[in-house]
Amino acid sequence: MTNSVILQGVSKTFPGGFEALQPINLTIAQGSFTAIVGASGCGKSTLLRIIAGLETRSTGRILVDGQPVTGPGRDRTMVFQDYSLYPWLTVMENIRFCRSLAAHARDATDSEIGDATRRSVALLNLMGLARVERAYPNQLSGGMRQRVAIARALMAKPAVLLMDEPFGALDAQTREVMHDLILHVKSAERKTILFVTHDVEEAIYLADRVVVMAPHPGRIDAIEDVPFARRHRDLRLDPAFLALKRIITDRIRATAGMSADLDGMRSLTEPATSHHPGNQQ
Ligand SMILES: Nc1ncnc2c1ncn2[C@@H]1O[C@H](COP(=O)(O)OP(=O)(O)OP(=O)(O)O)[C@@H](O)[C@H]1O
Repeated sequence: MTNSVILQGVSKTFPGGFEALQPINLTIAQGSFTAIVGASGCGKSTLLRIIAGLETRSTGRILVDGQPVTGPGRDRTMVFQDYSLYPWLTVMENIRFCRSLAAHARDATDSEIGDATRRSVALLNLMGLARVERAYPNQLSGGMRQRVAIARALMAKPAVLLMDEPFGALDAQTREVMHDLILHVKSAERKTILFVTHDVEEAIYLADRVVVMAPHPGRIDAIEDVPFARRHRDLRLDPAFLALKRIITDRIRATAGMSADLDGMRSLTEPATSHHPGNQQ
């Protein structure tokens, strides 16, 4: 399998000497879905921003499709939690915004403009946005706004889609719809996806591989392969799914210094004479 993203010794120390990331080595296969989870402050967003070229790294190098990353580029686009749409533009205009700027800046040919139009219409349909093409962001639900943000990120045909807690602000039901949509997008567009989330269940449902990071300083603690061939609603209740969720959750708690075993806490908070089904008198 071809590798899409290669991180070699990528570290980050912020000005002032705060070591946010110890050297990270990670290889991500083309067309794969990698989720990054970990306790708050372990450097998930910093790592994603460095890959996007939005943050400088202190050491190491990054290759995307064999090319060194030296800054932001159209081969990597990012989707954030807060949609970041332009409120004065319609859905279609938001999707086409960067392309329109680029076309304007270098006098695009009719054929390039035609390609961009076809692409934006295809994305509008892929993301289920055709009905709201002329709506403005404030007329849309959070889920619909995030569909627009994803369509906009896909417009440039990036090799890698970077997603930082993209569904973090959505309600549980909308998140589930978005999960299936993003998996559909991944196979339709054959994208490599890197996805940061706090939600272990979301990570396992979406990803082929879950990278577990640890804090103080940020580093990779473990990498878990996700063995499920097919995603479906009941997968989240599958014993193997729940067992993997438990393994990852326990690791995150352990790296954050939280006990995975709550029994000790219960014994402190429950009254000594608490009732249990078998001992009622
Ligand atoms: N510009 C900055 N200057 C100094 N420290 C920073 C800066 N940006 C982030 N940090 C610190 O680096 C560490 C990693 O931050 P980061 O946001 O990457 O963590 P995270 O794992 O994404 O956290 P969360 O899950 O809470 O979003 C944190 O301790 C944070 O305070």
